[in-house]
Amino acid sequence: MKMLRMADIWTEVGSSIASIMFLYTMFQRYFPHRLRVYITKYVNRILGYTDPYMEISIYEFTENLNQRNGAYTAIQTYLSSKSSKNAKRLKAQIGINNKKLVLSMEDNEVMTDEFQGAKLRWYISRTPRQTQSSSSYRAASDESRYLTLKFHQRYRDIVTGLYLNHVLEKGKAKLMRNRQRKLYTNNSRDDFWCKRALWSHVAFDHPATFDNLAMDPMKKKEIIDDLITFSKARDYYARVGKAWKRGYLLYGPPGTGKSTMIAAMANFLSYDVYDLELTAVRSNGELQKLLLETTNKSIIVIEDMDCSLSLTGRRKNKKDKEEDTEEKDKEEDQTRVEENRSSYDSKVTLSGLLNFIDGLWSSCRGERLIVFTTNYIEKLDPALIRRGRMDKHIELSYCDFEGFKILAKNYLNLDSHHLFENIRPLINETQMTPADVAENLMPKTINEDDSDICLKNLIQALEKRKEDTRLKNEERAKVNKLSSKDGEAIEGDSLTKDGEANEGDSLTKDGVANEGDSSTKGETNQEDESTGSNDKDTRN
Ligand SMILES: Nc1ncnc2c1ncn2[C@@H]1O[C@H](COP(=O)(O)OP(=O)(O)OP(=O)(O)O)[C@@H](O)[C@H]1O
Repeated sequence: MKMLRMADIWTEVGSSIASIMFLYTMFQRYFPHRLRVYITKYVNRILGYTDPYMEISIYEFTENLNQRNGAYTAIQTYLSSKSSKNAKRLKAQIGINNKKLVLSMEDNEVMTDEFQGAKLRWYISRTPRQTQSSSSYRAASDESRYLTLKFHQRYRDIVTGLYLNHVLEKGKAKLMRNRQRKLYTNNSRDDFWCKRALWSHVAFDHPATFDNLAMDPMKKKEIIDDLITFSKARDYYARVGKAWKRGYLLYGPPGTGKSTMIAAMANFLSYDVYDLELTAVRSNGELQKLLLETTNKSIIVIEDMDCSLSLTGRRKNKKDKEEDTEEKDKEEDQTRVEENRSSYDSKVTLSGLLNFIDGLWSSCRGERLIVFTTNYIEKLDPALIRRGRMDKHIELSYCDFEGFKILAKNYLNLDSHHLFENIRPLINETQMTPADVAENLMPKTINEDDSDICLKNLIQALEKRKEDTRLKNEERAKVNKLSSKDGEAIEGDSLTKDGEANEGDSLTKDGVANEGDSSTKGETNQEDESTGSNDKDTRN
């Protein structure tokens, strides 16, 4: 009996559903469009009195321009992180940066969320796409998706006032983190006149992170904290009326990790990098255009500032001018006029660069870092690097034992080793750059993965460096002694015998310490600096 009654019920339900479907199809097919809209409106209104739930829809494409709706993309990104935990039917596709699979909600799937006590449900559905009549606008697919947010109307204020903004912000931040970041370089002058884009770019995939950067851990932490504070300080900068920017000056000998640190900063903040080659920029005007084309969340890098243009040379001319004779003065003035003329016609000037740092950015929204690097901080004009322009000065220096441990971990995956104790004193008293240490830690043959051999290679290199430095210092001390003796002799001679005095002079020039001759000393220092770390080692 019971079974028979159940069967009757199912038959009734089945035929009712079939009737409803039939009526709905008739309604869709034979009722005029205007009448359908009219009826739907009133049915919804009647349901609205009885149904306490509200809905908000977010469409994949905007109504007018058929463009992708940014809000949809951001919200979908937010939901994809939630849905992988709580939706049952998911779809997987490769992410934007082609690195890993991204899970998201399958069509017609429901996902729940909670915000400040409000219970929320999200649906994803498809709808026929409204395309414009022109065929050129017609999309490949005639369907598009839309998201529906359903919630009780008592949460209306929370959802419209807070929740939707929260979802948008979170989604945008995730999109920013997951996007394929780019490394931009400015095109050369010729390209510029060929009307090519001002910047060309490639995917930025540098592996450097703060974890694998060899430097003093305290200094590293300070930099990380500074970056975090900067990246979260939008409201602060807005309140005090300052452009949201920060300048870093990285200085130190070649191979101490200045470029590596920039890559680590970009990876840490998920920023793009604009590598600005100043020598390829024709004028201050072009510099402005380049900078206005940069996007927010980016690092603008000017490497080797000391070699860029005549930003430093002009100051030196002025100083020299005061000390030189009148005739020399005239000559230099002439050179300077010529230099300046060419600078102002076709080169970036110091004032142009300062204007860019101080002025232009105030009108750019969004955060930007500017990073200058130099091997010789003393060569830069103080105006360029004063605090406020370059807010943080970071010195990158030779490798110490702490730095070595990080490199040993990077290159040999070693946390400790009995040879570390031999390396500790050697590395602390020898001036070797992290680049050189890294080079010595690299296996020399493809099959050589024995960390003992690599560490012994490093010990050998450190011992050799130590010995070279000792010999150089001894030699230098000898030359100093000799030249001071010669100097005394020359002083006595020069009053009477010009020829001998000149001989003495040339001997001194061939040597190192030309204490009496300021111009020759200048040359010698320049030479020392250009020969790189070995010579620096000796000086220190
Ligand atoms: N502090 C460091 N930590 C880890 N690796 C480093 C460090 N410094 C240098 N290296 C290694 O040495 C290589 C060269 O370093 P990098 O180009 O960053 O030095 P730099 O100071 O920018 O040199 P330059 O002034 O010549 O441009 C890097 O590819 C990296 O592998």
